[in-house]
Amino acid sequence: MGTVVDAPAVVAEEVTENMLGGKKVTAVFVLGGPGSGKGTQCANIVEHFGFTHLSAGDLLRAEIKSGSENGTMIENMIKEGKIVPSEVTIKLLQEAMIKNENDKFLIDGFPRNEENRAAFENVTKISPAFVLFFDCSEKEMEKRLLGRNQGRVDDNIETIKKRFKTFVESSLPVIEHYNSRDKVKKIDAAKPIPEVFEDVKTIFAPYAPKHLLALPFPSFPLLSPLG
Ligand SMILES: Nc1ncnc2c1ncn2[C@@H]1O[C@H](COP(=O)(O)OP(=O)(O)O)[C@@H](O)[C@H]1O
Ligand SMILES: Nc1ccn([C@@H]2O[C@H](COP(=O)(O)OP(=O)(O)O)[C@@H](O)[C@H]2O)c(=O)n1
Ligand SMILES: [Mg+2]
Repeated sequence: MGTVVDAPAVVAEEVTENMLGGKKVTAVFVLGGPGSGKGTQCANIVEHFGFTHLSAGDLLRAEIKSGSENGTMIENMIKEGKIVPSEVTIKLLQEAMIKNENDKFLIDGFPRNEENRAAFENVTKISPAFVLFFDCSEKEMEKRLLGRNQGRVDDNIETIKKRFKTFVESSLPVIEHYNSRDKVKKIDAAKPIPEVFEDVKTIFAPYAPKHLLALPFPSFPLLSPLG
């Protein structure tokens, strides 16, 4: 009996939550220390699972390049390994999600602190389907960042140390927040790229494009040795 009475409330929640610009979106937060491999694996997920990749760091770097009035502030924060105020980052993420026709997004490098997290929930009303957490030692991440060679102003040893400190002090508590709500899927990110992606694939299997899940009946003769 109870379920019948409760049903309308559940339906009402489903239609109001995670709605953005008229569409219902699936958002996965991709978190992990600097150099843990978030961007690398997001590219693989885009290719295999049809998500759109939105890197908060990339959006902030594009904002600097565009000559925005916030550019100097953002650049200084990035050089210091500090976290840009959420109103700036959320506006960029929200615009990107509305502009894009897709309804499945990987939000890479966000939320990076409690302020990011709470403001995103309040402003967008989107809660993540889950949080993908790339777990890697600082030693390995430092090696990767120093070898990244993308000409980034923050991939130098002095800024790297500051970014690690910010990660431990501000970002790990966000991961803990979601972990206590059973939303975190942790990956051993110290392994080679293809091995990490094997683990990622297992997690994303429920999001596999439908046409890859089952071949239509007429395809079977093509697979047969007699065909
Ligand atoms: N599993 C891995 N093993 C070794 N190197 C990796 C691995 N994943 C990524 N890298 C390399 O490490 C650097 C940082 O990776 P990136 O994806 O940019 O990390 P993040 O976005 O988390 O900072 C890049 O040069 C990338 O090619
Ligand atoms: N949510 C975010 C994400 C990035 N950033 C800034 O952008 C920098 C680079 O972020 P990134 O995600 O590109 O860095 P990686 O973790 O990929 O190395 C961070 O160190 C922050 O200074 C931010 O302020 N807020
Ligand atoms: Mg990155």
